[in-house]
Amino acid sequence: MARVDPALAAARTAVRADLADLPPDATVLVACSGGADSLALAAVLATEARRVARSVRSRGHAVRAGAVVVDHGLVDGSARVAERAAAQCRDLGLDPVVVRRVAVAASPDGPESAARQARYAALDAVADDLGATVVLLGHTLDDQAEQVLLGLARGSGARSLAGMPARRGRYRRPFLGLRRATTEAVCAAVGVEPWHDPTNAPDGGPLRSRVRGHLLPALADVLGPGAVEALGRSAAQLRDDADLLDVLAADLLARSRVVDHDSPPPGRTSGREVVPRERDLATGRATSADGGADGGTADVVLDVEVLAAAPPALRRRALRAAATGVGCPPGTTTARHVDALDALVVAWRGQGPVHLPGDARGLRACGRLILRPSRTSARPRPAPARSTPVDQSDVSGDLADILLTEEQLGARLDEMAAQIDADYAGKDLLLVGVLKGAVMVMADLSRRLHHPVEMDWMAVSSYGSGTKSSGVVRILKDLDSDLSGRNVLIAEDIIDSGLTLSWLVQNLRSRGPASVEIATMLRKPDAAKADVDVKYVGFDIPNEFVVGYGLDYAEKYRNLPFIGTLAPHVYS
Ligand SMILES: O=P(O)(O)OC[C@H]1O[C@H](OP(=O)(O)OP(=O)(O)O)[C@H](O)[C@@H]1O
Ligand SMILES: Nc1nc2[nH]cnc2c(=O)[nH]1
Repeated sequence: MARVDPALAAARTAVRADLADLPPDATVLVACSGGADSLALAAVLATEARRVARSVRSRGHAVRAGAVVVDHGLVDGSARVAERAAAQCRDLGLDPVVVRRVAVAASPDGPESAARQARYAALDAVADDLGATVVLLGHTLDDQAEQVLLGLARGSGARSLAGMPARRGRYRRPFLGLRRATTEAVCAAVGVEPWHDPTNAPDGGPLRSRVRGHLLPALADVLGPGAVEALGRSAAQLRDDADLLDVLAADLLARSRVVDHDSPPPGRTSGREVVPRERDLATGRATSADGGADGGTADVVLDVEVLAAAPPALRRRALRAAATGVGCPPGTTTARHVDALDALVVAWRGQGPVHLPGDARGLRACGRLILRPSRTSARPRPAPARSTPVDQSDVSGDLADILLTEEQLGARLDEMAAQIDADYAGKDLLLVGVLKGAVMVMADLSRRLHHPVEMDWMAVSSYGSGTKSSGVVRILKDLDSDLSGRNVLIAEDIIDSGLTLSWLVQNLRSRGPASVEIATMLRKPDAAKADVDVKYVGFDIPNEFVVGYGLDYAEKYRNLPFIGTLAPHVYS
């Protein structure tokens, strides 16, 4: 009898066990990049589906097995790689096989995170379209070990060190107990040639690739060959611990929650504590002490005594969950935020509000910890619908319409300045204005900051007198300041193709600053040609040539107090 390859046998056993609970008519998809892990998974899924289909005693798991290939479009030739992977899946007998091209938007969390988000959105959409109950992912024990090491290097807690779960929702990872060498052996055994992603090269690639290429082999050298398995076991144990702690923390959060928080608890008032919110008598809705209205989500109000009596491991988890509950985007509440919230509970000395991601805040008042959602979103706004007729000046005939009024620009600058004040509290800050367009933003933004700042100017140009970037950036005037060790915030009017700013950020970073960030009034996501990480964006606008508020066409229109689009007859 022919001997089954041991790698193939192990892979089949893993997939069979993972699918055993599915009803016979379930549709299972494999997410396939064409790399060894997912290609091996595709091959084994196809074999398993055939085996079940052949079996007259077919019971228990899926026979409809397909594949999804996501083309992230991030590197040249990605469409070819995706089509090759899809063809391999079809040759293996999977059906249907769907290729989805996604647009990876710029994200403040970096390109890997943006690609991940786009990938899962595409996988979900295809799974919904095809009615698939399960999507299989090819992550292996080596991926898990890398995940744990990356978490350790970030100083993460148990939840993060627990790595990837074997199952979450419709996603399953049958190979999480197998080594990467096994998936490579499976590909060899079934005769499929995996694609080797050049961005995974151990040197110079993303951090994960360097961990894979250098750190894991070094660990195995020093600690012995079982290091990867040991990291996987730690992850599994920490997952159990984290699951239990999350349940207990949810209970603590529920117990500490104050439902009606209008009146302080008896005998607990302090002159130093912030005045609690009052109710808007007309609507019955709560309003902030400073008069603003909620952004649609309610405060989370917690009893400080209940929280303080709880063990730190539960209290810190409860605080993190409460922050997520008021709109802090998942994964953005850092240990530093939790420390500051925790200090409001256990180290109270009258300190001010804690600024949280998503423009939420935590503050203490009358024995309560109040987590307050953003009244105004910190995220860039899509430009509002335009309706204002143009009748403001003698250039009105040159303008098609007004995109953003003076009032809208001012209101958004208020929000951006508040966020910048919070983010740079206690730090030195050098504002760098990019001449000429950023003159208005620089002047109006800096005057709204409470933070002491220095200002410097640089003049660069890539547009000349046209409406398209030449792509060649020239320094017309350099900075006067030395940037060594400084926190630099570039103030800009617009990021269009991103060519100017990606060049400028690189140029300023080479001068040894502590940090370089960007605040821009406008950004055109549909025009992006270069990836630029932008921390503060006023408005995301459509891909049209705009003028006003510092922006010119052939040096005209800069002094308009609003932003409008130019009528095509002016430049055509
Ligand atoms: O994202 P990009 O496509 O590179 O475009 C953005 C650049 O274009 C504008 O400057 P411009 O070159 O028009 O000079 P100016 O500021 O003097 O008007 C703007 O101030 C940015 O610096
Ligand atoms: N005036 C103007 N300058 C730009 N520079 C880059 N994009 C634009 C734009 O839309 N308008």
